[in-house]
Amino acid sequence: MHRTPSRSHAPPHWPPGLMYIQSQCYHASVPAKICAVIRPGIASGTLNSNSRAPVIIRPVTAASHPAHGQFGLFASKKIPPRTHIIDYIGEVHADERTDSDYDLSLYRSNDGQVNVGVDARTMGNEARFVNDYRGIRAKPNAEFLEKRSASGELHMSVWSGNEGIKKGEEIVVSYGKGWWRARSCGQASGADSQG
Ligand SMILES: C[S@@+](CC[C@H](N)C(=O)[O-])C[C@H]1O[C@@H](n2cnc3c(N)ncnc32)[C@H](O)[C@@H]1O
Repeated sequence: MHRTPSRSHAPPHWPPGLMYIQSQCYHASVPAKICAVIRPGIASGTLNSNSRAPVIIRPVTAASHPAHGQFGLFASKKIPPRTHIIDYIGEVHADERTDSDYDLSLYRSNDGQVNVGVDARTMGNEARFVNDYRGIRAKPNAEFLEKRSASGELHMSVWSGNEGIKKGEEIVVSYGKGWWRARSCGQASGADSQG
């Protein structure tokens, strides 16, 4: 069930103690039949196409920024509209991760019994640093979209919006009102792409 994550050289500003991975790692809580749906016939260690993602991790230094003191994800070159930027890589899991702020919903079984997320709290790639647009820009310039990669594996990915993104601009999405609502009453839940 476990797949050894492919590690490689971490990018600048990657925090110490956090594992940098370039392909999804599967936790033992994901049932085999669900694994087969998420990654049908994918060989162990298959790399995805993030190796040249047009992004850079930067510390947020502006005191007016709501994530001041943390990091954000920025465009390292001009990104055209409606373009795949980077897959959100992390640990694919089916157990509860209510305490993670890096956990996205990835897949729900037809009978609603199994909820699969991708959690980048302890291992992930640059995409884990994408901030929510609130307090940063009037609206998001990117969004999370669930797509299958060329290898057939299901991923949550970051895509640019209708206006594209200028070089140097912060890439921001909407985590969804539900994500913020859950945190304002002290309960965490997976981010979605609504609102
Ligand atoms: C997925 S992480 C984003 C990366 C994070 N800034 C970091 O350096 O690890 C989500 C966390 O970033 C912060 N964050 C992201 N967008 C924010 C916003 N618009 N306002 C305030 N905090 C934000 C919150 O602390 C949130 O729990």
